[in-house]
Amino acid sequence: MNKLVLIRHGQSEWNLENRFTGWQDVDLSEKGKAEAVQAGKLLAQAGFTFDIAYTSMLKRAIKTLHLVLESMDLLWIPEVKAWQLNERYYGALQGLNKADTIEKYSPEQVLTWRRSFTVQPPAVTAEDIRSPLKDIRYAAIDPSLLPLTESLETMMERVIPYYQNEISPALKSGKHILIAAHGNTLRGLVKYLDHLSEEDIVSYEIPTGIPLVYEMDDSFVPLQKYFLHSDTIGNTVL
Ligand SMILES: O=C(O)[C@@H](CO)OP(=O)(O)O
Repeated sequence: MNKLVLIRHGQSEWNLENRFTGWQDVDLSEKGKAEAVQAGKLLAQAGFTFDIAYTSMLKRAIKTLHLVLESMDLLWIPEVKAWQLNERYYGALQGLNKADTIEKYSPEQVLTWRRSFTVQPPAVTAEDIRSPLKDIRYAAIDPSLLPLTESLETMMERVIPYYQNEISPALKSGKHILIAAHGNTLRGLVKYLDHLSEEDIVSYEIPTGIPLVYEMDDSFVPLQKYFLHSDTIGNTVL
C-alpha cells in the first residue's frame, strides 16, 4: 500500500485573528505549534515514516513541517521548499479582517471570493507592498509567473504541475512523502487527486494541523483517504 500524507499548517496568528492571509508570511500561533507537535506524535505512533518532505516558502508551513518532523525524530530528512506550494494568493484582501469584509461587502461576495473555483479576489498592484514582486524570496522566479491575485483554478495551474513533475515521480520511485502546505493548496490537490467537481470542492475544508493520509494502489490511484486523529489509530478507515 502506497501512502501520501498531506498536512495543512497549524493555526496561524491570522487564522486566530480571522484575517485573509494568502502569501503574507505570518507565524504559527501557540495553538498552531501544539497542533503540529501533536500531528507528529500521531504519525509516529501510527507507524508512519518519511523519506522526503515538501513545503511552501511561508513560515507557517515550514515551521509546521519542522515541528512534525521533530516530533518524529526525522528532522534530518531532505526537504524541498517550493513557491508553487504557497497558499492561494489572496490579492488585495490580504491582511483584511474577514468579518469586517463581510460587513463592508456582503456574506455572498466574501463567500464567492473565498470559495468560488473561478472568481479571483481584487488584485494588488505590482508596486503594492504585499506584491510578490517586492519580496526578495521570489527574486529568482520569472516575474510573469508570480500572481497578483488567484482563484482556486489559477492557483491549481502552479500546484498541480508541481505535483505532477516533482512530487508524483518521487512517490512512484517508492519514497514516503509528507507535504506540509496550506488550506487552499491542499484543497486544489485533493480536487485533482479525487477528481472532484468544481461544485464538490466548494464545501471541502481541511482543518489545521491534522494529517490527511492518502492510501494508493500500485498504480498510485487513490483508494481512500482519512484524517489521522488520535481515535483513528488502529482504525485506518473513516
Ligand atoms: O486566509 C487565507 O489565506 C485562507 C486560509 O487561511 O483563508 P480561506 O479559508 O478564506 O481560504
